[in-house]
Amino acid sequence: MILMKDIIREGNPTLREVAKEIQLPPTKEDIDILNKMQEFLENSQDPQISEKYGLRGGVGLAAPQINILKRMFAVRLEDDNGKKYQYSLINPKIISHSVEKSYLTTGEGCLSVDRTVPGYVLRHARITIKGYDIKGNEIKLRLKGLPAIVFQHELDHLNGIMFYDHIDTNNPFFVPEGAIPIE
Ligand SMILES: OCN(O)CCCc1ccccc1
Ligand code: NI
Repeated sequence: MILMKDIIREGNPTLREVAKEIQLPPTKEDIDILNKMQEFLENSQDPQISEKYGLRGGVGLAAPQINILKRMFAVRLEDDNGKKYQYSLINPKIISHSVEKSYLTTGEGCLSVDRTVPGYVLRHARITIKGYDIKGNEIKLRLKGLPAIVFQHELDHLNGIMFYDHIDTNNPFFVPEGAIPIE
């Protein structure tokens, strides 16, 4: 199982690399990696298991965070309508997005960042993302709200981008006209 020791932290140059697309259909090894990433998210969200193994709760994990420079990430979350999102995405691409921005009013964190970085992370409010599942089938998702934020955070990791790269250091809590706050 993936433990916190397997998650690389800021300062590790891998976090600033651009990950590579993988060949489809995914190999058994790629599928195993994605399943282990999903298992980590599930464990990190389980009160007993996370306590027992000292896991930080996570709603997403990108392969570069476990030092694997492949374009794949796992997401496991529930939106505020109780809709569940559990996806392991391969070679994801945003194929369209809103002009409108949104942001988490709590700011963002990252399993690879052992500190709090205050400030709003402005992201596309709505995205259409395309990728492949572990069977090699194409998936197309239209996302808004928290899911849209989380998928963009994970996709950033595949391009060597950290959430705080988006924070305006001169005015971290600046909110542009029309940006949608997500509580
Ligand atoms: O890369 C995933 N990871 O660092 C876990 C945190 C995920 C996450 C946290 C806040 C907003 C969006 C995504
Ligand atoms: Ni992260």
